[in-house]
Amino acid sequence: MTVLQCTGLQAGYAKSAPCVRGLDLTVDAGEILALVGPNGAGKTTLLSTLAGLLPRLGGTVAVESDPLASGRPRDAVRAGLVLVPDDRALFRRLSTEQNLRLAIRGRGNRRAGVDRALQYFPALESRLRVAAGQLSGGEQQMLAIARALLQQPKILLIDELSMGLAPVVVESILPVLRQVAETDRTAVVLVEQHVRLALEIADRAIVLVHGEIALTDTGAALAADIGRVERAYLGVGASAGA
Ligand SMILES: Nc1ncnc2c1ncn2[C@@H]1O[C@H](COP(=O)(O)OP(=O)(O)OP(=O)(O)O)[C@@H](O)[C@H]1O
Repeated sequence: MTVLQCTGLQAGYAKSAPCVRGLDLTVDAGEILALVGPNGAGKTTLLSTLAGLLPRLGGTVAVESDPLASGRPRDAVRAGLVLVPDDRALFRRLSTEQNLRLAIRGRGNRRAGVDRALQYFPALESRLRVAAGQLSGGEQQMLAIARALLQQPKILLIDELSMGLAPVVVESILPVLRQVAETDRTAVVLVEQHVRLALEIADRAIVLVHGEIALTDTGAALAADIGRVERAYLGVGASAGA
């Protein structure tokens, strides 16, 4: 089932020079989609626009066929689009537990919510009373993802999943994403600089170059022929696949 559909999406900072140009995209429930591409390709701009933080320059976005208004972050969250931004956007002076409780506000029992977050990321249990700003980079990313998951997203958008994190930390986060995709049927769209890592976890990947889809195929197919991805990055000889 399609949960997210974009048609002719134009995004960016000036109508005369969109960074994302006429993007058509669908994402299914339970699917993990990786967005990769060179610096400046428009990946962050795309996620910010989907999350309503940037107004669209054109095109449509729909969640489960319901059209989403442009530039309305609260509407986006209500519709089920939740972003983990690259700066994690935590309340740095509040404790881990307070950050979690804020995410649960209005969504049921707070203690149960904190417990659910700890099931995703048991490493946070001993850090509940620590200010978010004092957590390690990995713990901050876990907290940011846990907080997003407590908002019960239909589509979880994660910008720069592994940025600044040790591989062992990333390896502890990936199974959680797989679990929410498989068990809760949450769609996960992640922007990732580390291409091999992205292809390892993604059902499908898109190489975005100059705001357009230069290549798309299953993660497995692209991982098996990384040269296709490299050529797409360089803008040579790439053709859109399955
Ligand atoms: N606030 C802004 N105002 C104007 N232009 C911007 C702004 N933020 C980004 N851009 C420009 O928009 C284009 C797309 O940037 P974006 O950050 O979306 O790319 P990206 O694919 O996420 O790259 P990176 O991996 O470097 O973050 C770039 O040319 C960038 O310089």
